[in-house]
Amino acid sequence: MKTYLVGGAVRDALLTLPVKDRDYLVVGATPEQLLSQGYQSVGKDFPVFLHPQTKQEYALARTERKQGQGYTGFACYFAPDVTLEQDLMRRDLTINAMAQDEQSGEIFDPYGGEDDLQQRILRHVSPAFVEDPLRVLRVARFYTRFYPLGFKVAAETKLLMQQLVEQGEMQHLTAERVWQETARALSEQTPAPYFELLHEVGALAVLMPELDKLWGIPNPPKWHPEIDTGVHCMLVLAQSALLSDRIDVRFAALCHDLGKGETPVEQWPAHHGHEMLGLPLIENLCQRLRVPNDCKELALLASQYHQQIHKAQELRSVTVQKLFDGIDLWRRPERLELLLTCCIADLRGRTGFEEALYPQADYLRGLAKAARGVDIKALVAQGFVGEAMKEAVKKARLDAISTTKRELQQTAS
Ligand SMILES: Nc1ccn([C@@H]2O[C@H](COP(=O)(O)OP(=O)(O)OP(=O)(O)O)[C@@H](O)[C@H]2O)c(=O)n1
Ligand SMILES: [Mg+2]
Repeated sequence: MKTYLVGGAVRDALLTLPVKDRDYLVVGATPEQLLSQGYQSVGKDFPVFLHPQTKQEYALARTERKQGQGYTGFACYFAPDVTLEQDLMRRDLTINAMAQDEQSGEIFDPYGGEDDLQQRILRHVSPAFVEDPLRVLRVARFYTRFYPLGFKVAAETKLLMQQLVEQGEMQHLTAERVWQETARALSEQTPAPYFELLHEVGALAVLMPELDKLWGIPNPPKWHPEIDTGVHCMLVLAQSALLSDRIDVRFAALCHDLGKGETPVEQWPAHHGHEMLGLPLIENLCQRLRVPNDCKELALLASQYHQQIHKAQELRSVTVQKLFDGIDLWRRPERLELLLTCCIADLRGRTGFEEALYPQADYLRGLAKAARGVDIKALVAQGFVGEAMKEAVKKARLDAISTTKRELQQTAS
């Protein structure tokens, strides 16, 4: 029996990146042998074991054959006669199909993974790539993760991704897997290439048609020199990632303009009312992919309010108050900052606007601070109760907004 370090740990070490999780491979052993040596069986679908001391994961070498459609149609073959080469062959990318002998440290690289690492290429290992549709998303995720290092996807690998899409395999992925990969991609340093590649190979049209549709829809060149709405959304996502690590902010930035897909063609390049038109699309997308609530809620607010926030200084005091009510500033004060971040990303996600300032942010922060500063205890002390109290709070907040608005506009002029 021999054990090897495989997959991401070997890849990341060769890239001199920090190694997070380590996957091991066991060749020439049976499950009984491992159990008798104190390994613990943990695999549900595949023979995977925990090392008795280190508790790291050790998988038995295996081959896989796909039998039906979808993610469950696998037949898994494992036996002591499955070789290292055979196990590495069933893996997704050459850079993930290298193994390092645990004892000698020697690297086994039968499919040219180290070459591809050096040339910065994501390339499938073998035609067995198409046996797992999740790999379309994995390749996009690795592309987005290694994008800052200059990685590209091999043309022949893109063809296989397209083939999986055309065969209808994307429909068989569960919502959980799709969101899991998407959330991981959203948390990478540069998340946009994930969506760009999925768009290019046709997978986005299946998984997120609301987003995919935006490519080819124009915006007014005066505000959007990049013109194309899909391109704009990718730029906004990229800018949001420069401003925040949070997935909810990045997801909201990604979805803020979905409503533009609903504009009647005769109205292009204007998009009147896209803020509200986006809401049911976001609801649908989030329900379909089981997107967590924090992401969904922020995306809905970003869609609904981004145009108003852009025009902050022109808004009347009552409208500002409605905006604050709408985002529930009173109980969720942190939301204003998150939405402002989305709006800054929206502005900067336009060609030539990458460094643009956003005075709307400080302006609204000032009004929010004043409105939240209303002394509720003082109103209680004045004897207000029930509806009258509600009205009094509302009026006091409106007064605070109006007063601060005048002050801020005087200092600005
Ligand atoms: N659908 C999949 C999932 C995994 N693998 C193989 O299993 C290894 C381990 O999978 P995983 O831990 O998901 O990926 P890593 O490459 O280790 O990357 P990460 O840094 O994200 O863990 C991969 O390298 C790849 O060889 C595969 O071929 N196809
Ligand atoms: Mg791993």
